[in-house]
Amino acid sequence: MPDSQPTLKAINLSKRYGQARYIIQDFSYTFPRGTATGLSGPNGSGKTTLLRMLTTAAYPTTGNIFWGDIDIHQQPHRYLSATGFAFDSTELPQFANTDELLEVILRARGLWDDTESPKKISALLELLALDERRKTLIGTYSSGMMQKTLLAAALITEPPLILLDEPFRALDVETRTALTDYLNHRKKNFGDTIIISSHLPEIVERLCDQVLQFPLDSGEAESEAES
Ligand SMILES: Nc1ncnc2c1ncn2[C@@H]1O[C@H](COP(=O)(O)OP(=O)(O)OP(=O)(O)O)[C@@H](O)[C@H]1O
Repeated sequence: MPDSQPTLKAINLSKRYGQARYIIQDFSYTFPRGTATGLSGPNGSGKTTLLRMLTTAAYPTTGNIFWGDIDIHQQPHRYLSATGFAFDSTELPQFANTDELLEVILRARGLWDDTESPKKISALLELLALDERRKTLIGTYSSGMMQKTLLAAALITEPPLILLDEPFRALDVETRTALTDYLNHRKKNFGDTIIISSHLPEIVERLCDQVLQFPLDSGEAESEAES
């Protein structure tokens, strides 16, 4: 497993929206590299809020998140170039197809290769069972196909940090299994750090090495990280 990837750390993280109660309070945690961390807990307990802070879409009320020595909210571009994330709420371009979208992402990151990239796109779309519809406009996709496209967009750059909010919800059983196997392969062989919220216990069990139970208990999370 490569040892060169930075580690993601939350330090004394707290979050409240406006003057409402704290959803996350004084949370410190080191996400171990080469593992998947599950975020589990009831609706409204703060899983998406933590993920949104980890993607820099939301700011902590207090505290910091570090990727190696980078404070992610201070240097979001450097951090986000190493990150792949898929959230239900992400808007996809309606008048492009998946092939075009993935090519744009690879080109924008400076990762396009005329020979290798089309093969990489084909392999990922085959894994997600989206190959047949790759030339069809995204605006005509079903919700499951949209979900697959979001996942493909998150994973095509093979990022060392993968953040997924309920990625399995709209997927059929075969694709859930293929995606779980793929993520297990990434973390074991490439040392990827994966953080994933899911209400599906069987997925959490097959994929996650540790689970953060929401609402978060800051003291417990800290001692778990240190053990
Ligand atoms: N932008 C916002 N403004 C105000 N309150 C918010 C905002 N986003 C989330 N909240 C509140 O923060 C709390 C945590 O929400 P969050 O979406 O993080 O929960 P969750 O654990 O991901 O829930 P679910 O399992 O339903 O996806 C909820 O009470 C929610 O209403």
